[in-house]
Amino acid sequence: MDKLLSVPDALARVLAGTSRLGEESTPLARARGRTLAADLVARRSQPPVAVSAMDGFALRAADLAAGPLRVVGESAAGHSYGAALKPGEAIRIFTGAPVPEGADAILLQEDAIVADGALTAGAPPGPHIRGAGLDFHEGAVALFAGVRLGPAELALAAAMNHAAVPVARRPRVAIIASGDELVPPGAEPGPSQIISCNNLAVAAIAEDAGAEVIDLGIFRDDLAALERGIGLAREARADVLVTLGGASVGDRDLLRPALARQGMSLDFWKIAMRPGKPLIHGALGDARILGLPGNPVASFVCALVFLAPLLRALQGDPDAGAERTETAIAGSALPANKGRRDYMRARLALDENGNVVATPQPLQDSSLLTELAQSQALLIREPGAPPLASGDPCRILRLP
Ligand SMILES: Nc1nc2c(c(=O)[nH]1)N[C@H]1C(S)=C(S)[C@@H](COP(=O)(O)OP(=O)(O)OC[C@H]3O[C@@H](n4cnc5c(N)ncnc54)[C@H](O)[C@@H]3O)O[C@H]1N2
Ligand code: MOO
Repeated sequence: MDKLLSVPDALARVLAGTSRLGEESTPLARARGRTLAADLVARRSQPPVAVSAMDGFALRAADLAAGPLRVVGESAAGHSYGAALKPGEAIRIFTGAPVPEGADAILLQEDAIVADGALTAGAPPGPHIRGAGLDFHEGAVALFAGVRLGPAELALAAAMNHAAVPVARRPRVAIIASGDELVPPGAEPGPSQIISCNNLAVAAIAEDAGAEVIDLGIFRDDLAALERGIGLAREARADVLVTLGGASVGDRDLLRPALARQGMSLDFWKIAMRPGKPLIHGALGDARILGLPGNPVASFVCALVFLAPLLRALQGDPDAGAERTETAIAGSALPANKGRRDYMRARLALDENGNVVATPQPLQDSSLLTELAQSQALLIREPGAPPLASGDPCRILRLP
């Protein structure tokens, strides 16, 4: 038997030659989950001037030490005092308000004693001043091309005064499911039919990775139907066509021949992975093809391990292929692993020292969705790994 392609080699081939698809501008309010297409430069400094970090009084510390100060005015957020502090003066100040020139300290309101306009202190003042540009300076790059815009990045882009941002075009992912046994959820299945579910998981993984998904539905196990599905994906100008099922060696596993008849150049088929051995990768015109195996957990794991990084790469993420595994402690013993990298569904818990313990589910059949939904991670075992004892370190990939 041919030596199967390793998972890292397969991923490298899936990511080879990928670059950002294109760029567009989007209002910041709709940019969540999008990927920056260019470095973002601060349009102003934050804070623009020195401001107080506390409610209290702005003053010169040396003046306060010398005797009572006269309270001569006020500075509130958005309203500066408008003059420099003269010797012997203090002003009332609020959090976020500009600190007048000449002031070098803030006396907390809790520590201030004011009588007849004269200010003395029950405790020493503190710096409590945020210098101009403490957060970022005008002209500085604070967000870099390739970064995914989550809540923190959106807030930072807004603070830098960007109302719209350049983002990578979302990759279009077309999904076609294949199988005479499949009907959509809610349909009345025949006695030997099942509900198509892989498309939903794969669509969710693709959307989480920033893609726009076009689910083209279920196609029968015949060449003409499958070729029609592939044609629809091309008409939809899919950047990535994901097929589900029909990837293996059975007489009815017709996706490879259907894709070949439509002109796919095959890169690889079958990799050293469990679940997920019969994975197809190729290209058809400008579109990438990922043919995921039909077993629900196999399609799920392949989508996490190959489709999500591909979609990140097509949005210009420089870390698209980065290893996202963590170390944990095995919660049970496992025998030596055979020739494929194994992704085992596992439950996570914390031990009394706060270490993450990953306990593989007792059944690992790739059809079992219940165990998938009850797992928080995949415990990864390399090909040929020796037996693992309970308490040994292991690698895990957290599930979304
Ligand atoms: N003789 C061999 N048989 C199989 C091999 C092999 O190497 N030699 N590989 C096995 C492995 S590993 C996998 S994984 C499966 C993959 O097969 P296919 O990609 O051809 O998938 P199907 O045969 O179409 O379906 C497998 C299984 O999954 C169910 N399925 C398919 N699509 C969906 C969907 N959209 N939603 C829910 N469930 C789906 C389908 O009903 C089957 O039960 O092949 C092994 N066989
Ligand atoms: O990829 Mo298959 O799921 O190992 O059964």
